[in-house]
Amino acid sequence: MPEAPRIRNFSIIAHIDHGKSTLADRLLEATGTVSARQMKAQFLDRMDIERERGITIKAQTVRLSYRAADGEAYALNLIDTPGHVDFSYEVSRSLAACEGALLVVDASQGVEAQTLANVYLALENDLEIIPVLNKIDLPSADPDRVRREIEDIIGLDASAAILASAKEGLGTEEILEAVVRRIPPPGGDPAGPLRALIFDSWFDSYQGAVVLVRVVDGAIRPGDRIRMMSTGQEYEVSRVGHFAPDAVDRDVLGAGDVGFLTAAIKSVRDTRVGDTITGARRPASAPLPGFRPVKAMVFCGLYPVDSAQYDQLKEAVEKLWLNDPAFSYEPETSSALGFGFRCGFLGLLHMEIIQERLEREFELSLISTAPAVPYEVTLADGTVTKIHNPAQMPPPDRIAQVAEPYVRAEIHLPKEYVGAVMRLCDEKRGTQAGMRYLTPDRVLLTYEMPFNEIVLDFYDRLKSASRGYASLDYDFIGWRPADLVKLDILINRQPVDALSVIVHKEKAYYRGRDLAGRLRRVIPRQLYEVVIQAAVGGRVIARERIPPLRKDVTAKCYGGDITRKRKLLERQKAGKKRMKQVGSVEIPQEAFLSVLKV
Ligand SMILES: Nc1nc2c(ncn2[C@@H]2O[C@H](COP(=O)(O)OP(=O)(O)OP(=O)(O)O)[C@@H](O)[C@H]2O)c(=O)[nH]1
Repeated sequence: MPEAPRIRNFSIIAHIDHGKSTLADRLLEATGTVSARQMKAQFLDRMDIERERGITIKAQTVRLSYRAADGEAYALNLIDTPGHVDFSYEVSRSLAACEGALLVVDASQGVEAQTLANVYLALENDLEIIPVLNKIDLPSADPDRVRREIEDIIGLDASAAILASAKEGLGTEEILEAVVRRIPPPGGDPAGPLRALIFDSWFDSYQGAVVLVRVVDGAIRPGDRIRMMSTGQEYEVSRVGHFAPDAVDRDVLGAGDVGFLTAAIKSVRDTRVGDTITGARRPASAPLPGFRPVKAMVFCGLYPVDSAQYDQLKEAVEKLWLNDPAFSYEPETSSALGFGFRCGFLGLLHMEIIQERLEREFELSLISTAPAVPYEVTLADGTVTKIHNPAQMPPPDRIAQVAEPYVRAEIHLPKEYVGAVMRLCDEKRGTQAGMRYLTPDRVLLTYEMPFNEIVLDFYDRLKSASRGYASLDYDFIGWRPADLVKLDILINRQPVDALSVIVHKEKAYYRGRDLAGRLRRVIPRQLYEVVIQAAVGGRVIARERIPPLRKDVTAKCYGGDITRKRKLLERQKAGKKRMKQVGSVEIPQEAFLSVLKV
């Protein structure tokens, strides 16, 4: 007998800070999966970095055992999803593993663009959606307004929305009953050839990759030979089981079930999210739909501050690469920064997370160059190449065309900020593709714009243009030709490759002047005069000068207290940590990132 009928697979969709993790904690407590005493705040956010940032990066799945009001015992698999636009592919695969979702909306805030994007993903996957209005304990909660918003904006019937306060534990029981009654049991063919969807995986140093799967057809048992359908690689299953929240071993994972498997898989790269696992002896004829290899869209150079740390950095990026299929790297040499790596990321948040891990877990001190998008360059002879580093841009006379990645951006905002945000989008080379009043007060703006502008500073600018009320979501829509040029920076007449940027021709003059001015402010005075120049195709378009340092910094301490002098020198040394000697000039980390501020 398959155990499928009593299983419910669901996830929680919520905008950042609307209370997803807090609600998950309450569900774990209410089902006795974790006692209140064991409960570390926000159990599902496993990594340190996540907890500090308060966002869920890595999906984690938990099985809740629940005795429902109908007297039956249910296994409720709660699949946690990442909550940031960088990770929307992972979200879509996690949702593909479910039959239903709780849509958690902060009753004092309302529906946000990011919530919408994930709701659409859920609807595409035919999930049953149960609206939950959270934070009703807040005096500013307005459940009626938010209910209307859910109906008007998303088109979901919200009359049966559950009122909840995850903080105070209100509505938890009602949510569990709704999961059992409203979310359909999983389908699938228990006797068919194995097909299991990979929706998450991570590395364990003892067991190799731990893979989270949703079994669609067939079953998986320890000892089975399995095959990854995208690569054809085969493994023998060592363990299967589920998390509750610690690992519980099982004899079998059957059709409809969600759980983990291990199979001495050496790296997480071999377990691609969205791939289908099948049986090696009786393989399925076709994989499950929706697999898409992930593509890095933001690149930056990472260099050790102390070149003696190069080998350590190499080891660290190799380790991270094995664990994160979305992260890529290749060795890179910069005449300014020496030996390092050009690394690729899904987006800016992904980049920050990796940099932070390199510095924290591997105790490295790094200089990073400004993040840049890839460009597609067609040379005069017709060959097409992708470049991931502005310094690789061929000279203008060899280029026929440069194309840059475009996104469709959806911006959701109160109507009073529409004017300011439209001006911002125009400035960012956006073309308006739509504008819709979702309610008399809320507007959805759609723009097509260069991804480069988003990487630059769009998000911060959007937040300030809308006093924090606008939210952003985007999708890649392809490559479009543009009039782009390389802006070079020369310091004491030496080009510093790591400071090169690709900019729109019309903005080159302004950006060049701005960047040179910014560098003058962040590069400390040195013993010599420092001249900063910005140039396009060899023509200097801006020039700044840093006068030489005249006084000894410790001079004013002479005759005074020796410890004060030592302190001053110590402080100078600490300040040097993030400096890189380029020619005769010391350049601080900030300089490399100043390109990002416009
Ligand atoms: N007043 C009130 N605050 C709540 C409630 N639920 C959550 N919060 C608070 O809202 C904040 C965000 O809650 P989280 O559970 O971390 O939100 P989240 O949606 O998981 O956020 P991400 O992990 O960033 O996606 C925290 O400070 C919670 O304490 C609630 O019902 N009432």
